[in-house]
Amino acid sequence: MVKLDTIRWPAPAKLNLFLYVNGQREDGYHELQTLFQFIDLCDYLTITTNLSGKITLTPEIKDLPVTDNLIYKAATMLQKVSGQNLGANIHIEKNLPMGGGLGGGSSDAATTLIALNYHWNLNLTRLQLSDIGLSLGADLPIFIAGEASLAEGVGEQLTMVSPPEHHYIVAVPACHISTPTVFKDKQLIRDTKKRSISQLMSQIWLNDCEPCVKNNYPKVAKVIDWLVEYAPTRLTGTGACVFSTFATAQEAQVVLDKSPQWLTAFACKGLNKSPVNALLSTLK
Ligand SMILES: C[C@@](CO)(OP(=O)(O)O)[C@H](O)COP(=O)(O)OP(=O)(O)OC[C@H]1O[C@@H](n2ccc(N)nc2=O)[C@H](O)[C@@H]1O
Ligand SMILES: Nc1ncnc2c1ncn2[C@@H]1O[C@H](COP(=O)(O)OP(=O)(O)O)[C@@H](O)[C@H]1O
Repeated sequence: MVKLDTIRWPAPAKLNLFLYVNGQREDGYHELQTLFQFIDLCDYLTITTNLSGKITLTPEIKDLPVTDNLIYKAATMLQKVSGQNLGANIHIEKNLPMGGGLGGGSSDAATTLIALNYHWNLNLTRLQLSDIGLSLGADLPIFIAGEASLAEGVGEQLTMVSPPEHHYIVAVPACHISTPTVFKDKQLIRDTKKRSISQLMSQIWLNDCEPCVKNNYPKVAKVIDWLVEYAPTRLTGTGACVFSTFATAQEAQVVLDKSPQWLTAFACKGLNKSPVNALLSTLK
């Protein structure tokens, strides 16, 4: 039965706790080994089914036309694939910085697919939703699976893992870094040897994109150089956001309280299960 109730769905950010580039394929894409964990900072999508067949998305996000928004794209894609004529009114609370390597766009799209599968009572499996959404972003399958995972290949091979759920400071440098630009950079480390999961989990964690991003973006270097005095600090994804790791919320707060005015940062906690899963389990 179609669900007509209104539900507020979370769309969490992710961190890449490590990211290694193992080589480049003939099609130009890079082979990766990267560890994804969610954090408790989320966008929220409030969704109600409508019977008109229209997808509405409010409020408009600056410099992002509705039809380019991954939420709109995911909803129309699911409508087409499922062949039914229900619509949805979607209200977005955008809390995640855009284009910073926190995966907000992919997470919003993943939450849209999971939520509309519920609202429209489509009964599609997570795997089917992943296949539908993959063209919207390489990180979509992780958000749809909803479990902290090691991603390999170009990001499509997932293995569930349980890294410690540390506390973090996530800092947002005032610059935008495009993912293709980082992968095109001649300086990018792209020959790290592939390792087994147990080796990866037990050895020091690094991000192969960090040295060239630090060289090319002084604002990122400045943020890392300030935070690393207090705690281990790394780039997430291809940047620009960076995160520092702490054992407790109090330790993170002490450093956040010291942070200079030029640093935009927030404290958060790592989550091995997406909050979307927790919400879904209360609905069934
Ligand atoms: C590498 C990650 C790790 O989380 O970086 P972030 O975007 O999160 O920073 C993501 O998987 C990125 O995902 P996404 O941003 O969706 O990338 P895509 O649109 O698929 O790819 C953008 C471009 O980056 C390059 N690219 C991307 C992924 C990959 N494994 N190898 C590549 O060479 C390709 O040139 C591609 O055209
Ligand atoms: N709902 C959305 N939220 C964020 N970005 C979106 C969304 N829909 C489309 N985009 C586009 O995707 C780009 C990447 O966004 P985002 O996922 O936040 O960054 P990243 O891939 O670096 O983690 C944005 O610059 C924006 O143009």
